[in-house]
Amino acid sequence: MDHPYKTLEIVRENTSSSVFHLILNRPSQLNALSLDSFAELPKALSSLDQNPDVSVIVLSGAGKHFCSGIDLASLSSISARASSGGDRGRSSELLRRRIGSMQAAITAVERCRKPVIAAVHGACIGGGVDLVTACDVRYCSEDAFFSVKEVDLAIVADLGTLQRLPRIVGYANAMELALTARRFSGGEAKDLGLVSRVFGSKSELDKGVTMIAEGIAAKSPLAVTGTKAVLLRSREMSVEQGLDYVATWNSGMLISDDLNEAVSAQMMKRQPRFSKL
Ligand SMILES: CC/C=C\C=C\CC(=O)SCCNC(=O)CCNC(=O)[C@H](O)C(C)(C)COP(=O)(O)OP(=O)(O)OC[C@H]1O[C@@H](n2cnc3c(N)ncnc32)[C@H](O)[C@@H]1OP(=O)(O)O
Repeated sequence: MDHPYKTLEIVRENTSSSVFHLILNRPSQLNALSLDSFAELPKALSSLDQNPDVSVIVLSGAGKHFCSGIDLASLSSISARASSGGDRGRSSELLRRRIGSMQAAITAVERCRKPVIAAVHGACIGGGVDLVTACDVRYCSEDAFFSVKEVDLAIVADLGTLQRLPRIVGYANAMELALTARRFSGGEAKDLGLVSRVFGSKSELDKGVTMIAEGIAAKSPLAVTGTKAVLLRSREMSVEQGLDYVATWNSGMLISDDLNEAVSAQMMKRQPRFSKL
């Protein structure tokens, strides 16, 4: 099989499964996010989104750690290019566009209609936190540790952590983590609500998350993608606006083959079978 990506690998759980693994695959750089990673992430997510065989995506990292943040060499090259002389306004505008496209690479996780579940082991630092906070659900193993590291590199985190983390762990916790850049454990991440569950080891994490993903993959794809879309959109809405939005959504998509199939399966005490999306 072709491997179209330099920094990522896509692996199907098995030939009859609709769970696909998107793996950060630069283990000798601890899956640091390079310029190639930022270019490849949206392409990979878009291809998974458009592939009808895919229902759920599990995001993980190859090797010792999930992700050591932005590749420090890429960071230096970005900052060198931005300060390499010429017109300051134009350099700044170029840097703004570069940051915008890196932000879009992370936001591609949210833009993917299918649920993306993060399975974190080892380090999840800086850009790694940007990435997992854009995921729909997060799990980790006991050896996992996290750090919103940017202030230590004299950076205001700019790829989504400052916007998404407060919505997950609350404003005060996000502020404390981002200002101190301190490491926190998987256990603390669970207490904060950043991860839903801590597994005893990386192999238990892989097994457990795959089982959860298979469970979601067995449900109505219309209901699953609709739930992701409505929850994400509701973040920016009042309860009243959110209710209005979901009423419109369901008026378009509630009456489906999936509804009939789910109701018959429930009544006949059998597993439902849904067609692909
Ligand atoms: C426009 C700006 C946009 C985005 C900005 C994002 C900001 C961030 O992401 S801030 C966070 C940046 N990352 C870091 O500061 C992490 C640095 N790394 C570490 O702290 C540690 O490596 C570790 C992740 C805690 C793991 O420690 P350990 O298991 O002991 O491994 P090491 O021996 O330290 O590292 C092995 C090997 O990997 C290289 N490496 C580690 N991190 C990076 C990285 N982020 N970029 C590039 N390379 C990295 C490290 O240098 C080692 O290389 P050798 O060649 O083997 O020495």
